Amino acid sequence: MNYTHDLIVIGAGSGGLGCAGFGSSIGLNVALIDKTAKAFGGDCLNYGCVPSKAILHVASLFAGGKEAEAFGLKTEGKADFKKVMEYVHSRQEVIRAHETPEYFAKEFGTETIVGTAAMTGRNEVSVNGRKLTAPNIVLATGSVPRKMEVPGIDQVKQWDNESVFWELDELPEHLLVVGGGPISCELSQAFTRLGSKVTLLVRGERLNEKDPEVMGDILARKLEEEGVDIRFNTEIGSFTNATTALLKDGGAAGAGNAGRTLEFTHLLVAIGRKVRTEGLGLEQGGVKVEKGKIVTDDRYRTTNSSVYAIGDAWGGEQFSHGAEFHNTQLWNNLISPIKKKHNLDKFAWVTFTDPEIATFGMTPKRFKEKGIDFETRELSLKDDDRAIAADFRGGHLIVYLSKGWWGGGKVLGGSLAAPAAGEMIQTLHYLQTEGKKYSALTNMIYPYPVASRIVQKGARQGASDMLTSGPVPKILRWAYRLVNR
Ligand SMILES: Cc1cc2nc3c(=O)[nH]c(=O)nc-3n(C[C@H](O)[C@H](O)[C@H](O)COP(=O)(O)OP(=O)(O)OC[C@H]3O[C@@H](n4cnc5c(N)ncnc54)[C@H](O)[C@@H]3O)c2cc1C
Ligand SMILES: NC(=O)c1ccc[n+]([C@@H]2O[C@H](COP(=O)([O-])OP(=O)(O)OC[C@H]3O[C@@H](n4cnc5c(N)ncnc54)[C@H](O)[C@@H]3O)[C@@H](O)[C@H]2O)c1
Repeated sequence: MNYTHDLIVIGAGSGGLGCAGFGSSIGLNVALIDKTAKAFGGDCLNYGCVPSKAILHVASLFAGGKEAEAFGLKTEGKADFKKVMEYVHSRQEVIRAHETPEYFAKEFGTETIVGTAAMTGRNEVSVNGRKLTAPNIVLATGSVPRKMEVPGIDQVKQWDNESVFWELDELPEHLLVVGGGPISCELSQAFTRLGSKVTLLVRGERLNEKDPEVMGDILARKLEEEGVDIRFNTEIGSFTNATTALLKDGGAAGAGNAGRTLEFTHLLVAIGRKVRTEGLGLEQGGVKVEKGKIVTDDRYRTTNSSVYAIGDAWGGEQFSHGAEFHNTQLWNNLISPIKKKHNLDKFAWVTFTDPEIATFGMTPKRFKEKGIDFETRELSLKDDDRAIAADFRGGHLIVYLSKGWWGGGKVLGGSLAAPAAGEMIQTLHYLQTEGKKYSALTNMIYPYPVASRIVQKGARQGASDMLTSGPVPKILRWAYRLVNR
């Protein structure tokens, strides 16, 4: 069959840009389609990572100012929200410059098409009245925010990660956040620091349930210290008007909030995301959807073997680097006879709150599933000199290691709560990725007092335990006296 293109990619977010960019870079004839020119860059640029990190940056300046009051600085007032958003948008525009249709066409030779695409056959996509065909089609079409569905919700404006970064033009007086995942945590802290009163309703018992339990607790304590009113085991039963919620108990325990009302000025809903399946012509394309997700196998193939789904469209982990990871694997599978299967054992993620929570690799749940015996090394940062000097309390490191006389001590996973934890944990994640032992860090020289010395401390603790327990001290004493007669 003669095709118009080597590859068609629908969606120009983190997944689609990388996928089309690589294909074009090796000289393939690639079509990359997104709905509007501004949609290029996807959620990460327009409604996700970039604006959330930019607003968190401004919020951290406010937190620093407040902390400095203890030393005589006088600060007052709330953020000028218009200026804050001008800053956020200006950062987005800088990044947008290398994610536009024009940039991709010029830099990589990609055929970029602005229009809404739909599959019209197993190897066919229609856009702007044109029919494109290719041996492979990649759906990098992302996800959409899940909406609340409770009685009375029609009276309330549901702010989400799209509207909050583009439509909100004043600092909310009282922001009611519903969720408990990373969006809720990051934005609750950002808005509190900028001057909003924030109430965070969490249906379950913890924040960020995918992280080790202690990390959720550390984050909750910090958010509460800063003024976020967190209500765990609590849900909204209904809305009685545009600014009043009637609460009900959530979770297993319930928090006794049932029957209470809560007044707010703005409602931010961050209760997860749904894979985008509508309007894509999936049925015509022979792509099955089940329980709201595109059906895929562990090689990103849909039920049509010519069509793949990556990024949020894949329906698993939803991160920009998740989309990048899918891309690398997919390209391997499109070219190499040795196929790669999706596996999260070496994945990582960071919640960019203060403290940051960085988690990587395998978790106790995964060890249990795989029947792997493991050792846990845990360290508080409370005695760390740098943490003391910078008055940072509540830092915590967990490292999971393999067990066994010969193969023991390999880094399998872990988590860190600390300022810049996402940067600090990279060495540990490298060791895991390369299958190396934690003890590999023992002799590395960490300049005093870099914050990441804590990562080494855990490794040295193992070595020092070994040198100071059992028969070893006796042997060392003997050796010392022998050498120093
Ligand atoms: C508030 C927030 C903060 C986040 N922070 C982080 C973070 O710090 N780090 C991180 O790694 N991840 C973060 N994420 C997650 C990250 O943004 C997403 O996982 C990532 O953007 C998904 O990329 P994608 O390419 O799969 O989808 P998207 O970026 O959503 O791209 C899909 C594209 O497909 C297009 N499209 C859909 N249907 C069609 C059609 N029919 N025709 C043409 N085009 C179509 C859409 O217009 C869109 O541009 C955050 C998410 C949110 C919401
Ligand atoms: N720093 C980062 O990397 C970052 C930041 C923000 C978002 N993200 C990505 O975006 C995705 C979406 O984030 P999110 O925070 O919306 O989702 P999430 O799926 O991680 O968390 C959703 C939370 O909402 C709760 N929930 C679900 N339905 C509910 C309901 N009906 N009522 C009350 N609570 C309900 C869940 O229990 C959970 O705590 C994340 O999974 C993550 O992959 C990443």
